[in-house]
Amino acid sequence: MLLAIDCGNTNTVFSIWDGTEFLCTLRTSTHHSRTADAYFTWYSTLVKHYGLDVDITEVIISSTVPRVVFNLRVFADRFFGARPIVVGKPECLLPHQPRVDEGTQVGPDRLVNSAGAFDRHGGDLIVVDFGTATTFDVVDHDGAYVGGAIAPGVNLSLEALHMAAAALPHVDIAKPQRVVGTNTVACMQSGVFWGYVGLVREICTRIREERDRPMKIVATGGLAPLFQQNADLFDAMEEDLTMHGLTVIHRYNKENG
Ligand SMILES: Nc1ncnc2c1ncn2[C@@H]1O[C@H](COP(=O)(O)OP(=O)(O)O)[C@@H](O)[C@H]1O
Ligand SMILES: CC(C)(COP(=O)(O)O)[C@@H](O)C(=O)NCCC(=O)O
Ligand SMILES: [K+]
Repeated sequence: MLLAIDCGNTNTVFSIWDGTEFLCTLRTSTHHSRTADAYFTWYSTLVKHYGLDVDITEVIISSTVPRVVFNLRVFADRFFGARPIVVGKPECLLPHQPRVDEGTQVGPDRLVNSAGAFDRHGGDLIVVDFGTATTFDVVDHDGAYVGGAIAPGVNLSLEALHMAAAALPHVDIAKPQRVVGTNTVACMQSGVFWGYVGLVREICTRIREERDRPMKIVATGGLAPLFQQNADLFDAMEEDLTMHGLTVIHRYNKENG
């Protein structure tokens, strides 16, 4: 069985793939100091809790945090005897080569999202990932990642207000009832929530104009469900898109490696 690991700047997600479906999805915060033994203690406790009897033979990793990869490699080797495929490393094959400026590093999560979304929807896509940062990944007609946009994440924006302004508290994001807030928290939520709705709409509109063709918009990431309530922003919302992309890349490496 395959263990797929998606490590973002905020959260690390493990999913077990039996070749047909995900048996479970486990989530922890991302910390570069977490050791291989600590990963295993956490992982094995939860797998036992869910009553799963799984035999992991293969591991694939995508990480936007380079420092965590070392301990995840040790984890895979020590507990499963597996040599992981790490997306973005030269030995990891991609179904479609990105077309970007020479020498630039594309976030592995963006390559994985592109592969997952192309597999499900075909080409001409915009993938919006509401993670620590909000990323827009443009997938060409043939499945290649060809660039996009990076905006500060929703929680990051709220946190920046709190950090920079003495009178602004720590606030959790929520969809405000009204645009005109009548207290500080409501004003901050309005600014960030509705500001984000505008940001997503404007960037997607301009991408479509620039490329001069219809493009389907697929959303994913921790905060995507919050914005899906806002109806017409996306064509699809898929919480498992990154995990699906990892299985696509893993299969491609098995078949072509
Ligand atoms: N269910 C949720 N409700 C509210 N906030 C969430 C939820 N899941 C994730 N978040 C927040 O959304 C942001 C993005 O999360 P995530 O997609 O896991 O980020 P990353 O992939 O960059 O680690 C984080 O700030 C996280 O705290
Ligand atoms: C933009 C990101 C920080 C998003 O990461 P995340 O929010 O998933 O933690 C990540 O994709 C990254 O580090 N990218 C490198 C630069 C690029 O993709 O062009
Ligand atoms: K992500």
